Amino acid sequence: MLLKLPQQSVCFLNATFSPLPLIRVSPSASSSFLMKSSPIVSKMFTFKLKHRLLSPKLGLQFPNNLGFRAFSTRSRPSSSRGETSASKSLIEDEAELSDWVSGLRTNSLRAGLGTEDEDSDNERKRRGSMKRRRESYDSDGFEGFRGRRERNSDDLDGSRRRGGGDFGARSNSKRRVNDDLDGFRGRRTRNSDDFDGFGRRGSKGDNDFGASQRGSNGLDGFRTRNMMNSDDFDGFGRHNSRKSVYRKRGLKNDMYEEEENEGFLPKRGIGSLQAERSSEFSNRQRGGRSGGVSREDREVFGRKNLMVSDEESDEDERVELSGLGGLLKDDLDDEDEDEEDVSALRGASSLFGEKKDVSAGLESKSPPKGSDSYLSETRFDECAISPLSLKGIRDAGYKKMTLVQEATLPVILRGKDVLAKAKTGTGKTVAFLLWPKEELVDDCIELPSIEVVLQSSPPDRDQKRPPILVLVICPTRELASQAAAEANSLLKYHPSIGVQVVIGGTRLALEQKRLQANPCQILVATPGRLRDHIENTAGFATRLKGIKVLVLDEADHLLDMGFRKEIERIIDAVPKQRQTLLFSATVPDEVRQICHIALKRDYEFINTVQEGSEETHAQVRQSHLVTPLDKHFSLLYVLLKEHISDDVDYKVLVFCTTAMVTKLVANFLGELNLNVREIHSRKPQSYRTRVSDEFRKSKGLILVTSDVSARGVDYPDVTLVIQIGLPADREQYIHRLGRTGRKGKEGQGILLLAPWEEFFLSAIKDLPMTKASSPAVDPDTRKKAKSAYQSWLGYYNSNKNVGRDKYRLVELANEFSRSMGLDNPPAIPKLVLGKMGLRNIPGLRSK
Ligand SMILES: Nc1ncnc2c1ncn2[C@@H]1O[C@H](COP(=O)(O)OP(=O)(O)OP(=O)(O)O)[C@@H](O)[C@H]1O
Repeated sequence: MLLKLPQQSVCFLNATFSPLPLIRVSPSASSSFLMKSSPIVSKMFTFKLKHRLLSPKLGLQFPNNLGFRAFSTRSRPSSSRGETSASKSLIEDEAELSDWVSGLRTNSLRAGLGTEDEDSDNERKRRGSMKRRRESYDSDGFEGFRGRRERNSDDLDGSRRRGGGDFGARSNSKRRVNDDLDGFRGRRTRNSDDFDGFGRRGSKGDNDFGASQRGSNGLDGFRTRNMMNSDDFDGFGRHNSRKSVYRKRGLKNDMYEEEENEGFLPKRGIGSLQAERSSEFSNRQRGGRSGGVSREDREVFGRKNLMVSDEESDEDERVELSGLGGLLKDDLDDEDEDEEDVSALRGASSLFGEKKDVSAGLESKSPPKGSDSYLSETRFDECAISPLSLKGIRDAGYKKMTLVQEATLPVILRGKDVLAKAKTGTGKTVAFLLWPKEELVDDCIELPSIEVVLQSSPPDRDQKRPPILVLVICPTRELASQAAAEANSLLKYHPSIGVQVVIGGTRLALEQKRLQANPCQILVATPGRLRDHIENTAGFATRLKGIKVLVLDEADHLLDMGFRKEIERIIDAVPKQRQTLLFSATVPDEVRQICHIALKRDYEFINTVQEGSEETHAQVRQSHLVTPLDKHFSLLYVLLKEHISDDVDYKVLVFCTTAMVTKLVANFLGELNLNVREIHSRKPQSYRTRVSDEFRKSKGLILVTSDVSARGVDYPDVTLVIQIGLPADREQYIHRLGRTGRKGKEGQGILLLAPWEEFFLSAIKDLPMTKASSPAVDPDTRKKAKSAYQSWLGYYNSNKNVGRDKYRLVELANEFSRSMGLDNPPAIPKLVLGKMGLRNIPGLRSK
């Protein structure tokens, strides 16, 4: 779709809430005016703005450069990157929040339409990338690191979170709000995503708005809601996992052996596998018959390996993070991070000089072409895979290996620890799941024997707690569920191999019973819930001592500060004698610096993204649109309408910065009669699962989402990904975009930024992105503006911070009305006003 957005003077104030572009404001006047009339929108879409407004008040400094890491994969001084070093500020109390809301009105918004044009450069790269194949995976050195975000970790326990929250925040998931006045650190707590910027602290699974709404003036009648959590006030109800590892190691089965914690000394298996080098592998590969798998490699299949797996825990727990985000924290569940000083980690790189990068040089049998470009020429049935496994693979519809599967298989089979990077949607999950399963197949011969031994021995706890052999950790619940589903699919003909998933948002006790009733060899888990089981489930820690293979899916995210401590705890709980596999579509330099936390020193880095090529897919058209905040919602609406008219089979993901913003955007799109669903961390897991399943199977649907859907989730045939507001970082942009263009299909991505967020474009300037022009706004929006006004009023009336001062509420509502181009506030039925407790409030019109 070609965006045509003229620089018209049409401004849509408070666009967030109203899709209607009705007001005409001259650019010169827009600044302060916009701010005045778009208080809430500003909060929703711009954490930066918020920060700027709060900074003076709190004595904070607002970095001009909000630091997003440079896109270059080369290391660079940390100082150059400042990713999210920006600060976030905290609001100490609700009163302050209210002040903040007010303050937004009086501050000017720097609205500029300027956009950077990277076209020529990007076009060039894009063209080049079309030719580049992945014949040579490139390896990267262990060079520098790019500065990492400077989030600080904090100790905020989340319970004090208030204000500022994510509402305005745009950035991402990783932020949580902290109350420290330095505002730069935030911490996510388990339910932190729900922090709504208004001081509310949501708890997972609760309705964010639910609580306040219920208690408030009877909006029930007013909203039609559908969501269990009622976050929506307008009654428009609407309404994933991956990787594992396997490791073949020596013969020693240390399943029950107590491991000591000694860091990461390469105490690896006795096997012979470890000494192999990547170069050898590459050479073999080139000479190998099957492209990806040489004879020696194939032999490995026949060997007996140990496998291991395990499970994970929930996502919600993480801790914190900070960055700009503080203000805007977001979904904890999905993406938490902590922050902390990473500088100490940086220096550690020198310790790992032995690490080898295999990457490059791996050649597939023949360069894939066209839409099958993610596939290699190596067929699964060319490999020594057991007939039953092959059957499962065939049933799944897989014939040829994808490039990453072909590239990683031989290395994994040699028992090496692997750090693998491959573009989104190219089959990484199977790459780390399949082979461990083969291991399991081999072990299956032994597992029954083990059971016999256990049964013949005196009863003891271990009988009830068979070891987990493979542990796959995923950052989000959806991803964990998806990986478990993939594992089950591939194990279809191996009924004796059990797969279980443990994720946050479900009852721990139920999982405990399930784990006991149905022992599994493969466990997929989110970190927080896994930790819960380690600490609270009898015998679980012992079962983890059987881990042979540890997989970190979305490894860079799991090793980021938000999850780091969690992962370190988990690693301490599993045997050191194991194989570890790390997979992701992005591997920032800083992750290379600290991957020793999980990997042995001689791990191999397999990078299927050729050096110098984009990390995104050439068949995905990317564009950006920089436009004042007040136009965002109307533009979003127009963009969606255009896309829908272009493609009846549309399937769109709209990424928002926080759970709250997600909810609001979904509400308003629903109000405009678009077929919308929403998903974010403030929704109960059952709801998330239902919506996720529905979206997976549907066409003609828009899913408004927080970053819970940013990584790994495999929704087929997504036609468009729109990102509203600043992505947390370059990596997050790539992962979000990666929800489209999967399996070689075409797709489109649009990044919608406010002028002050334009700096982010420098972080992705190497990507093939064009500058879009603003589409014409639908003039027929006045009617919709009216219903949006009522929705707005209902929504904020139910918010305990904004809604408690009815007079102020009406003032704001009327500003919103004006921002939508309405001369007078639309009249609202008396009955509705009564239910909202707004009768006789000056400024309202009734009918
Ligand atoms: N060998 C194969 N042949 C065909 N399809 C495959 C093959 N392996 C995996 N797939 C399919 O490719 C799709 C993408 O796989 P997957 O979700 O593992 O990608 P990914 O690389 O992990 O993506 P992301 O980086 O977004 O997590 C899935 O639908 C999966 O079923």
